[in-house]
Amino acid sequence: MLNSTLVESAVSARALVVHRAGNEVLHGLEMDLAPGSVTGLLGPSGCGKTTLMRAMVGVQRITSGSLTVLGRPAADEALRRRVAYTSQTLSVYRDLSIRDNVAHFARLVGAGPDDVARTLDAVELTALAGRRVEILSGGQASRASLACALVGSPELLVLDEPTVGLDPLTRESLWEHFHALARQGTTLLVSSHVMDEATRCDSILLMREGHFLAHAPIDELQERTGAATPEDTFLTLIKQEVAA
Ligand SMILES: Nc1ncnc2c1ncn2[C@@H]1O[C@H](COP(=O)(O)OP(=O)(O)OP(=O)(O)O)[C@@H](O)[C@H]1O
Repeated sequence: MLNSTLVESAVSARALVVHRAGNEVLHGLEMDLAPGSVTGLLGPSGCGKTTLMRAMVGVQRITSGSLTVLGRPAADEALRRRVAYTSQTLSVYRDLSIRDNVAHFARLVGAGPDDVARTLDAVELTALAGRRVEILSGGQASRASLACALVGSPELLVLDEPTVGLDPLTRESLWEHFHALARQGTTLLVSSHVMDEATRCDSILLMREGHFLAHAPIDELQERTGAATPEDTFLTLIKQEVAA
Protein backbone atom coordinates (compact mmCIF):
# COMPACT_ATOMS: atom_id res chain seq x y z
CA MET A 1 0.00 0.00 0.00
CA LEU A 2 2.74 2.41 0.93
CA ASN A 3 4.14 2.62 -2.55
CA SER A 4 0.90 3.83 -4.07
CA THR A 5 0.68 6.72 -1.62
CA LEU A 6 4.16 7.85 -2.53
CA VAL A 7 3.29 8.55 -6.15
CA GLU A 8 1.18 11.57 -7.07
CA SER A 9 -1.07 9.68 -9.49
CA ALA A 10 -1.66 5.97 -9.27
CA VAL A 11 -2.25 5.98 -13.03
CA SER A 12 -1.30 8.67 -15.47
CA ALA A 13 -1.88 8.76 -19.25
CA ARG A 14 -0.35 11.33 -21.55
CA ALA A 15 -1.27 11.52 -25.24
CA LEU A 16 -2.05 7.81 -25.08
CA VAL A 17 -2.74 6.25 -28.47
CA VAL A 18 -3.61 2.57 -28.93
CA HIS A 19 -4.34 0.66 -32.12
CA ARG A 20 -6.17 -2.64 -32.40
CA ALA A 21 -6.00 -4.64 -35.63
CA GLY A 22 -4.69 -1.56 -37.42
CA ASN A 23 -7.44 0.79 -36.24
CA GLU A 24 -6.78 3.65 -33.84
CA VAL A 25 -9.01 2.91 -30.83
CA LEU A 26 -7.70 5.34 -28.17
CA HIS A 27 -6.96 8.81 -29.53
CA GLY A 28 -4.45 10.60 -27.32
CA LEU A 29 -5.95 10.13 -23.84
CA GLU A 30 -4.95 12.31 -20.89
CA MET A 31 -5.85 11.04 -17.44
CA ASP A 32 -4.75 10.95 -13.80
CA LEU A 33 -6.18 8.63 -11.16
CA ALA A 34 -5.58 9.65 -7.55
CA PRO A 35 -4.19 6.95 -5.25
CA GLY A 36 -6.93 5.47 -3.07
CA SER A 37 -9.76 6.59 -5.34
CA VAL A 38 -12.62 4.67 -6.94
CA THR A 39 -13.15 5.75 -10.53
CA GLY A 40 -16.01 4.56 -12.71
CA LEU A 41 -15.22 4.05 -16.38
CA LEU A 42 -18.42 4.49 -18.36
CA GLY A 43 -19.27 4.85 -22.00
CA PRO A 44 -21.13 3.23 -24.90
CA SER A 45 -20.25 -0.24 -26.07
CA GLY A 46 -17.11 -0.29 -28.19
CA CYS A 47 -15.83 3.12 -27.02
CA GLY A 48 -12.55 1.65 -25.77
CA LYS A 49 -13.03 0.94 -22.05
CA THR A 50 -11.62 -2.59 -22.16
CA THR A 51 -8.77 -1.48 -24.40
CA LEU A 52 -7.78 1.19 -21.88
CA MET A 53 -8.00 -1.28 -19.01
CA ARG A 54 -5.92 -3.82 -20.90
CA ALA A 55 -3.27 -1.19 -21.57
CA MET A 56 -3.19 -0.27 -17.87
CA VAL A 57 -2.57 -3.86 -16.81
CA GLY A 58 0.07 -4.36 -19.47
CA VAL A 59 -1.64 -6.81 -21.83
CA GLN A 60 -2.32 -4.27 -24.60
CA ARG A 61 0.57 -2.71 -26.50
CA ILE A 62 0.42 1.06 -26.68
CA THR A 63 1.22 2.83 -29.95
CA SER A 64 2.45 6.18 -28.63
CA GLY A 65 2.26 8.49 -25.65
CA SER A 66 2.80 7.25 -22.13
CA LEU A 67 0.92 5.27 -19.55
CA THR A 68 2.40 5.24 -16.06
CA VAL A 69 1.09 2.88 -13.39
CA LEU A 70 2.22 3.20 -9.75
CA GLY A 71 5.19 5.20 -10.93
CA ARG A 72 6.36 2.73 -13.61
CA PRO A 73 5.54 2.22 -17.28
CA ALA A 74 2.44 -0.02 -17.69
CA ALA A 75 3.53 -3.59 -18.48
CA ASP A 76 6.67 -3.23 -16.37
CA GLU A 77 7.47 -6.65 -14.90
CA ALA A 78 7.68 -5.12 -11.40
CA LEU A 79 3.97 -4.26 -11.56
CA ARG A 80 2.84 -7.85 -11.92
CA ARG A 81 2.15 -8.39 -8.21
CA ARG A 82 0.92 -4.86 -7.59
CA VAL A 83 -1.84 -4.72 -10.21
CA ALA A 84 -4.84 -7.03 -10.60
CA TYR A 85 -7.38 -7.26 -13.38
CA THR A 86 -10.66 -9.04 -13.93
CA SER A 87 -11.84 -9.26 -17.50
CA GLN A 88 -15.37 -9.88 -18.72
CA THR A 89 -14.48 -13.52 -19.35
CA LEU A 90 -13.98 -15.70 -16.30
CA SER A 91 -10.35 -16.20 -15.37
CA VAL A 92 -10.79 -19.17 -13.07
CA TYR A 93 -10.22 -22.91 -13.37
CA ARG A 94 -13.65 -24.46 -13.76
CA ASP A 95 -12.64 -27.91 -12.46
CA LEU A 96 -11.15 -26.52 -9.23
CA SER A 97 -13.02 -25.42 -6.12
CA ILE A 98 -13.44 -21.74 -5.38
CA ARG A 99 -10.99 -22.03 -2.46
CA ASP A 100 -8.35 -23.79 -4.59
CA ASN A 101 -8.69 -21.14 -7.28
CA VAL A 102 -8.23 -18.29 -4.82
CA ALA A 103 -5.37 -20.13 -3.08
CA HIS A 104 -3.66 -20.59 -6.45
CA PHE A 105 -3.79 -16.88 -7.22
CA ALA A 106 -2.74 -16.12 -3.63
CA ARG A 107 0.42 -18.20 -4.12
CA LEU A 108 1.22 -16.33 -7.33
CA VAL A 109 1.26 -13.02 -5.46
CA GLY A 110 2.79 -14.33 -2.23
CA ALA A 111 -0.39 -14.08 -0.12
CA GLY A 112 -1.21 -16.52 2.70
CA PRO A 113 -4.21 -18.59 3.86
CA ASP A 114 -5.52 -15.74 6.04
CA ASP A 115 -5.76 -13.56 2.99
CA VAL A 116 -7.63 -16.32 1.12
CA ALA A 117 -10.16 -16.58 3.95
CA ARG A 118 -10.61 -12.81 4.16
CA THR A 119 -11.13 -12.53 0.42
CA LEU A 120 -13.68 -15.35 0.32
CA ASP A 121 -15.55 -13.53 3.06
CA ALA A 122 -15.45 -10.25 1.18
CA VAL A 123 -17.14 -11.78 -1.86
CA GLU A 124 -19.50 -13.78 0.36
CA LEU A 125 -18.34 -17.17 -0.88
CA THR A 126 -17.03 -18.69 2.36
CA ALA A 127 -19.97 -21.08 2.64
CA LEU A 128 -19.49 -22.29 -0.95
CA ALA A 129 -15.68 -22.30 -0.95
CA GLY A 130 -15.40 -26.07 -1.45
CA ARG A 131 -17.64 -26.06 -4.52
CA ARG A 132 -16.19 -26.50 -8.02
CA VAL A 133 -16.56 -23.43 -10.23
CA GLU A 134 -18.28 -25.43 -13.00
CA ILE A 135 -21.38 -25.98 -10.85
CA LEU A 136 -21.74 -22.37 -9.68
CA SER A 137 -24.35 -19.91 -10.85
CA GLY A 138 -23.15 -17.10 -13.15
CA GLY A 139 -23.05 -14.53 -10.34
CA GLN A 140 -21.24 -16.89 -7.98
CA ALA A 141 -18.66 -17.71 -10.66
CA SER A 142 -17.99 -14.05 -11.37
CA ARG A 143 -17.52 -13.42 -7.63
CA ALA A 144 -15.04 -16.32 -7.57
CA SER A 145 -13.17 -14.67 -10.43
CA LEU A 146 -13.24 -11.36 -8.57
CA ALA A 147 -11.83 -13.04 -5.45
CA CYS A 148 -8.85 -14.23 -7.49
CA ALA A 149 -8.11 -10.60 -8.39
CA LEU A 150 -8.70 -9.23 -4.89
CA VAL A 151 -6.52 -11.70 -3.03
CA GLY A 152 -3.11 -10.36 -2.02
CA SER A 153 -4.33 -6.74 -1.73
CA PRO A 154 -3.07 -5.34 -5.05
CA GLU A 155 -2.37 -1.59 -5.11
CA LEU A 156 -4.30 -1.09 -8.34
CA LEU A 157 -7.48 -3.02 -9.12
CA VAL A 158 -8.83 -2.83 -12.64
CA LEU A 159 -12.27 -4.39 -12.81
CA ASP A 160 -14.12 -4.80 -16.10
CA GLU A 161 -17.83 -4.91 -15.26
CA PRO A 162 -17.42 -6.77 -11.96
CA THR A 163 -21.06 -6.42 -10.93
CA VAL A 164 -22.72 -7.81 -14.08
CA GLY A 165 -25.29 -10.45 -13.21
CA LEU A 166 -25.12 -9.85 -9.47
CA ASP A 167 -28.18 -9.31 -7.33
CA PRO A 168 -28.60 -5.90 -5.67
CA LEU A 169 -27.56 -7.12 -2.21
CA THR A 170 -24.32 -8.67 -3.41
CA ARG A 171 -23.64 -5.63 -5.56
CA GLU A 172 -24.13 -3.40 -2.54
CA SER A 173 -21.71 -5.38 -0.39
CA LEU A 174 -19.11 -5.49 -3.17
CA TRP A 175 -19.20 -1.72 -3.55
CA GLU A 176 -18.75 -1.41 0.21
CA HIS A 177 -15.74 -3.68 -0.06
CA PHE A 178 -14.30 -1.63 -2.95
CA HIS A 179 -14.51 1.51 -0.80
CA ALA A 180 -12.97 -0.26 2.17
CA LEU A 181 -10.03 -1.20 -0.08
CA ALA A 182 -9.77 2.37 -1.32
CA ARG A 183 -9.64 3.66 2.26
CA GLN A 184 -6.62 1.40 2.76
CA GLY A 185 -4.94 3.00 -0.26
CA THR A 186 -5.94 0.73 -3.15
CA THR A 187 -6.81 2.55 -6.37
CA LEU A 188 -9.77 1.10 -8.27
CA LEU A 189 -10.94 1.59 -11.83
CA VAL A 190 -14.31 -0.06 -12.38
CA SER A 191 -16.10 -0.20 -15.71
CA SER A 192 -19.86 -0.51 -15.79
CA HIS A 193 -22.85 -0.29 -18.05
CA VAL A 194 -25.10 0.41 -15.09
CA MET A 195 -25.27 4.18 -15.01
CA ASP A 196 -26.60 4.24 -11.44
CA GLU A 197 -23.32 2.74 -10.30
CA ALA A 198 -21.77 6.12 -11.13
CA THR A 199 -23.12 7.37 -7.81
CA ARG A 200 -20.95 4.82 -6.01
CA CYS A 201 -17.70 6.15 -7.49
CA ASP A 202 -15.56 9.07 -6.31
CA SER A 203 -15.37 10.24 -9.90
CA ILE A 204 -16.45 9.21 -13.36
CA LEU A 205 -14.44 8.89 -16.53
CA LEU A 206 -16.93 9.16 -19.35
CA MET A 207 -15.65 7.85 -22.66
CA ARG A 208 -16.93 8.03 -26.19
CA GLU A 209 -15.26 6.75 -29.35
CA GLY A 210 -11.79 6.54 -27.86
CA HIS A 211 -11.61 9.83 -25.99
CA PHE A 212 -12.81 11.24 -22.68
CA LEU A 213 -15.88 13.46 -22.51
CA ALA A 214 -15.58 14.14 -18.79
CA HIS A 215 -13.68 13.23 -15.64
CA ALA A 216 -15.50 14.45 -12.54
CA PRO A 217 -17.74 13.33 -9.66
CA ILE A 218 -21.23 12.44 -10.84
CA ASP A 219 -22.94 15.18 -8.79
CA GLU A 220 -20.68 17.76 -10.43
CA LEU A 221 -21.62 16.40 -13.87
CA GLN A 222 -25.30 16.37 -12.95
CA GLU A 223 -25.06 19.98 -11.81
CA ARG A 224 -23.20 20.94 -14.99
CA THR A 225 -25.86 19.41 -17.24
CA GLY A 226 -28.93 20.04 -15.08
CA ALA A 227 -29.93 16.41 -15.61
CA ALA A 228 -31.99 14.55 -13.03
CA THR A 229 -30.31 11.12 -13.16
CA PRO A 230 -26.84 9.73 -13.98
CA GLU A 231 -28.30 8.19 -17.15
CA ASP A 232 -29.68 11.55 -18.33
CA THR A 233 -26.38 13.20 -17.40
CA PHE A 234 -24.44 10.88 -19.70
CA LEU A 235 -26.97 11.18 -22.49
CA THR A 236 -26.81 14.98 -22.25
CA LEU A 237 -23.01 15.03 -22.29
CA ILE A 238 -22.88 12.67 -25.24
CA LYS A 239 -25.53 14.64 -27.18
CA GLN A 240 -23.71 17.90 -26.44
CA GLU A 241 -20.54 16.39 -27.85
CA VAL A 242 -22.24 15.05 -30.94
CA ALA A 243 -23.82 18.47 -31.58
CA ALA A 244 -20.53 20.36 -31.07
N1 LIG B 1 -9.49 -8.25 -30.34
C1 LIG B 1 -9.74 -7.15 -31.05
N2 LIG B 1 -9.19 -6.95 -32.27
C2 LIG B 1 -9.44 -5.84 -32.98
N3 LIG B 1 -10.25 -4.85 -32.58
C3 LIG B 1 -10.84 -4.99 -31.40
C4 LIG B 1 -10.62 -6.14 -30.57
N4 LIG B 1 -11.34 -5.99 -29.45
C5 LIG B 1 -11.97 -4.80 -29.56
N5 LIG B 1 -11.67 -4.20 -30.72
C6 LIG B 1 -12.19 -2.91 -31.20
O1 LIG B 1 -11.67 -1.88 -30.36
C7 LIG B 1 -12.69 -0.91 -30.10
C8 LIG B 1 -12.84 -0.73 -28.60
O2 LIG B 1 -13.29 -1.95 -28.05
P1 LIG B 1 -13.36 -2.20 -26.47
O3 LIG B 1 -13.57 -3.66 -26.26
O4 LIG B 1 -12.20 -1.57 -25.83
O5 LIG B 1 -14.69 -1.37 -26.11
P2 LIG B 1 -15.57 -1.36 -24.78
O6 LIG B 1 -15.86 0.06 -24.50
O7 LIG B 1 -14.87 -2.14 -23.71
O8 LIG B 1 -16.88 -2.11 -25.22
P3 LIG B 1 -17.96 -2.96 -24.37
O9 LIG B 1 -18.61 -1.99 -23.43
O10 LIG B 1 -18.90 -3.46 -25.41
O11 LIG B 1 -17.21 -4.06 -23.67
C9 LIG B 1 -13.96 -1.39 -30.79
O12 LIG B 1 -14.10 -0.68 -32.00
C10 LIG B 1 -13.70 -2.85 -31.05
O13 LIG B 1 -14.33 -3.26 -32.24
